[in-house]
Amino acid sequence: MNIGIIGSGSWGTSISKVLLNNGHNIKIWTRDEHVFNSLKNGENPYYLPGISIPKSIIPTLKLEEVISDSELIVLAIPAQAIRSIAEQIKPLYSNQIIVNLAKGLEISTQKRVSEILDEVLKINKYVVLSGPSHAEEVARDIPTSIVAASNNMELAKIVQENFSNVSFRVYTNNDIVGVELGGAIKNVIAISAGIIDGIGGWDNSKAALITRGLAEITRYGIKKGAKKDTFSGLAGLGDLIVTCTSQHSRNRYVGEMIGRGKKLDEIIENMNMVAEGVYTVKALYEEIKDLNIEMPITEKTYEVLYLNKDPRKAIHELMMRELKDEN
Ligand SMILES: NC(=O)C1=CN([C@@H]2O[C@H](COP(=O)(O)OP(=O)(O)OC[C@H]3O[C@@H](n4cnc5c(N)ncnc54)[C@H](OP(=O)(O)O)[C@@H]3O)[C@@H](O)[C@H]2O)C=CC1
Ligand SMILES: O=C(CO)COP(=O)(O)O
Repeated sequence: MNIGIIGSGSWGTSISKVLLNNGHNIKIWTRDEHVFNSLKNGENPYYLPGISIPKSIIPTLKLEEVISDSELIVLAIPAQAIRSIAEQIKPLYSNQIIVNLAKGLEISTQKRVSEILDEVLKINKYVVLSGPSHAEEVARDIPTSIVAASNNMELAKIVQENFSNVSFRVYTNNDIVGVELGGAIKNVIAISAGIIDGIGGWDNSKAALITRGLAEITRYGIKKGAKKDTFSGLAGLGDLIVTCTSQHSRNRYVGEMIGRGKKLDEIIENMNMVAEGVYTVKALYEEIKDLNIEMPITEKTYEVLYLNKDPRKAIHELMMRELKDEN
């Protein structure tokens, strides 16, 4: 297939390698001339240091080139950039399959990526690819399993067949809502898990956070129409585990730095990659109050990041909530 990748950060670059290895023709769009020149030289040191990028992956600075030449378009940009990219590709878009890699909710609308694309592009060929898949490991062909979810199982199967290989195994799923929400909200829980790492590296506390984090992701998801089972799969529990525990996780890192006493602005300023949970937690905070959904870890994470709450006080408050049944 001719495949166009929009976004040349760590995940866009890494998935380009997977797809090239699978025999596809790949063009990758970047808006940055330095990244463009690096890719031409067979590397992307800013986003994927130490990895060689085959020169047959063709970089371009022209968005129209990746759209007009492609049978399938991959979106590998942050969730907050989806609406503006969708507006830009609208005049060029001719109903190709769109595969979204972004994991986040739009701050101003609380919308998932598929809802934004539906609004802007009236898209009917949408697949979301999500699951435990750090770019740094995928780029090194480390065995990875992931989920392709769509309302149209034919499309999910096209993605499954074209993206899978011996080290990249794709399962299909028909629950877009669950897969998108699992990927978006685990980033918030990973920040809180990182906070625990930064404060003391406490195993008991982190295991509890992951478990109760999954409970609140599931609670929110079900209220939004997701299937409960999705959250015990790769896009739910699987991604939550990897993001809360990995040395590669950007979201866990933000939490760890907060736990060590650094300020959010300072942390973000010094990071070159996106930590989606920093934004998704904003989208969720107001909404969960309005919808009356119990998400205490999400609330406390917001309060620590944006209301200056001492992380130790937040942990104390979580521990001192009214005692209740686990289910
Ligand atoms: N990295 C990973 O391991 C994984 C990431 N994801 C998800 O994939 C998405 C992308 O992540 P990742 O590749 O890590 O992010 P990076 O921060 O590594 O790269 C982001 C890319 O998006 C571009 N970009 C940022 N803002 C805009 C904008 N407003 N308009 C157009 N392009 C923009 C950047 O361009 P520029 O360089 O010019 O700023 C860069 O090419 C996120 O939602 C993330 O959660 C999912 C699974 C794994
Ligand atoms: O989604 C991811 C892994 O599946 C990436 O997580 P981070 O953004 O926290 O690195």
